[in-house]
Formats: sequence, structure tokens, C-alpha cells
Amino acid sequence: ARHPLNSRWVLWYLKNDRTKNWEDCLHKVTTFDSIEGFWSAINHIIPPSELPWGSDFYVFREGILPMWEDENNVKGGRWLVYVERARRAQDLDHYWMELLMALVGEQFGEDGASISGAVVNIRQKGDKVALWTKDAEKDGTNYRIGHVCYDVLRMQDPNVMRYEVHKDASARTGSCVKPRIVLPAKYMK
Ligand SMILES: CN(C)c1nc(=O)c2c([nH]1)N([C@@H]1O[C@H](COP(=O)(O)OP(=O)(O)O)[C@@H](O)[C@H]1O)CN2C
Repeated sequence: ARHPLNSRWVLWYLKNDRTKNWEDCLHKVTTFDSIEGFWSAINHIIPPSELPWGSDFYVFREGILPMWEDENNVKGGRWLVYVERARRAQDLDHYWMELLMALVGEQFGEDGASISGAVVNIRQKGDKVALWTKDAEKDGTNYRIGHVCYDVLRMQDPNVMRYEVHKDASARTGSCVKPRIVLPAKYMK
């Protein structure tokens, strides 16, 4: 391919199947390391908004499994964006594409090395787009990554992005997890 990317990326698909355990629902779709390979992968899958409920797409660096338990993720967290039901049609697919292009296009600069990958969750209760970072305690790094993400998604006040620690999310009992960082910062309680 003529336009190599800085890294190799793997596209994963999670097909919701209550009869299987979670990691057995995860399937590797393709691997790409060029702009051409990226577009070929994107053009061969249906957009998130057309996926069945309970599905996920993951685009993670090669060598990092898209799960909390991977050594690159176990201390990490995620910037989480809820897509309101009412804005699903115009925001979901757009957010996903913008985030992927920023990720594979290394728009996070040096901080890109601290990012494991991107996730989109298709849920009836509300879709989610997330960016996983490797170390939940590197607040400076995570702030910078969050700001780039907020801008790339053209989010504005009062839209809020929350940074959740995987340890809290994986241990969650209720649905809500107390975020470690909130953007814009003024909404941090
Ligand atoms: C290795 N392992 C089991 C494991 N490793 C994982 O990394 C991992 C899970 N399990 N996940 C399972 O999916 C449920 C829904 O989370 P959700 O984020 O889809 O959110 P919803 O409640 O479906 O909106 C989670 O509660 C968890 O059971 C999610 N997850 C990331």
C-alpha cells in the first residue's frame, strides 16, 4: 500500500450472544497498516448505526486485546461519549469515523502511544463511543487526549465527556461509574 500508517490496527466485532461468555463473542475482522487498508476495512463493514443491538466494534493497536484484562488496559480507563437517542442518526456514525481517523492518523501526537484503541457500543439504552487509554493515573496525558477527542468530535458545552477507570467500570454494580475526569472541567463535581 502507498500510504503506510505509523501502527498496525486490528478491527474486532463483538456479536452479542447471551449463550456464550463475553470473550467468545469477540471476533477479529481484519488487520490494517495503511490508509488504503483502513478504508478497505471501513468499506467492508456496515456502519455502527445499522448493527444489531448489543454489538460492538473495536479498533485496537495490534498486540492489544480489546478487553480490560489485557496488560495494556488493566490499569487504564476510557474517555466515554454517550450518543443521545435523538441524535443517533447524525452523530453515531460520524463520531465513530472521526475518532477512527484521529486514531489511525495519529492526531494525538506523542500521547498516541498511551492509547489502546477505540470502541463503539450499539445499545438500545443509548449508544456509546469510547477511547481507551493505558494508564488511568496519568491525568495530564488523559486530559490532553480528552481535549483532542472533544475537539475532533466537535463537541461543545454542555456536551460532557467522562473518563472512567476500567477497575471501577469492571467492578460496577449499578450502571453509573464515578468519572475520574470530566470535560468541560467545570462540570466536575
Ligand atoms: C473478560 N471479560 C469477561 C470481559 N472483559 C472485558 O473487557 C469486558 C467484559 N468482559 N464485558 C462484559 O460485557 C458486559 C457489558 O459491558 P459493556 O461495556 O458492553 O456495556 P453495556 O452494559 O452492555 O452497555 C460487562 O458487564 C461485562 O460482563 C465488557 N468488557 C469491556
